[in-house]
Amino acid sequence: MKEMMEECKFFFDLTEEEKGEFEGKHVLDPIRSGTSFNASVEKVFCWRDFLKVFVHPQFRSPTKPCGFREISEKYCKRTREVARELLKGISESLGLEASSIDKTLNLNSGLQLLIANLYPPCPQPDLAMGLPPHSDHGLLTLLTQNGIGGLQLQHNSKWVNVDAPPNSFLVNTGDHIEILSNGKYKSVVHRAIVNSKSTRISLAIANGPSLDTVVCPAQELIDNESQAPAYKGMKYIEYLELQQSNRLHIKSCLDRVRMRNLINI
Ligand SMILES: O=C(O)CCC(=O)C(=O)O
Ligand SMILES: [Fe+2]
Repeated sequence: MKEMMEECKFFFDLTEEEKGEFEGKHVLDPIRSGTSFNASVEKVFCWRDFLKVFVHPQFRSPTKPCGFREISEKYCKRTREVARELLKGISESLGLEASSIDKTLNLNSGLQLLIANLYPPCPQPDLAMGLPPHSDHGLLTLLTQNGIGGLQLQHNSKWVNVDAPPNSFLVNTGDHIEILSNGKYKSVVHRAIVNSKSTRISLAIANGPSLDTVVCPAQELIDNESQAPAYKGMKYIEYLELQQSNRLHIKSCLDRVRMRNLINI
């Protein structure tokens, strides 16, 4: 974990020219580095630089810094195992077989993304945002940070600071767990604030279904509990494209697949 965080720091320390090599434009570019979230649709930019790398089903890595490939390959493999174990527990907690989510969402070829975020000190932190309120796509995101706080979770309409112990993972539930569980699990709304003193680095490993999987509420949950599906099915790849082509805003993407309540007339 420590080595991975160091490699992320080394990446952000590269010259603009070196990082420019990875300046991808499209959500499906396997290696993408840039500023804010989606500068082409935002009026106000986030106080953030990022690196996003597709690390599964095909492993990719920037060529610099030189240790990045080896360390990130190990780190991503192990975190993927942790996520898959946790998803077995979540399957069981929903009354499904332990392997149900793994099988239904084709996790053998599931998408895993490494997202490193850099939030430099900001002279006016009250006027800026590192990342605006949002929920993550995918199933589970494993988050770590370089010892500097800044992550907040929305709980009962209030923002709660996350004081994560050193060397710990914070596990965030993503939109596709909410969809699959037909709303039994909710994806967590979170944001990153900035500070005027220290550089913050966070590392998010997002674990999702395979890109061509259509994610919809699990059939067993609908059958067993005679519950109407609360979300429409959508291919994971289409969901990613939808989220990336818009401004990052709370659960605006999930709202696009949510069934509207039918009003009896
Ligand atoms: O910086 C953080 O703690 C949050 C990062 C995050 O939410 C993300 O990368 O999706
Ligand atoms: Fe996030």
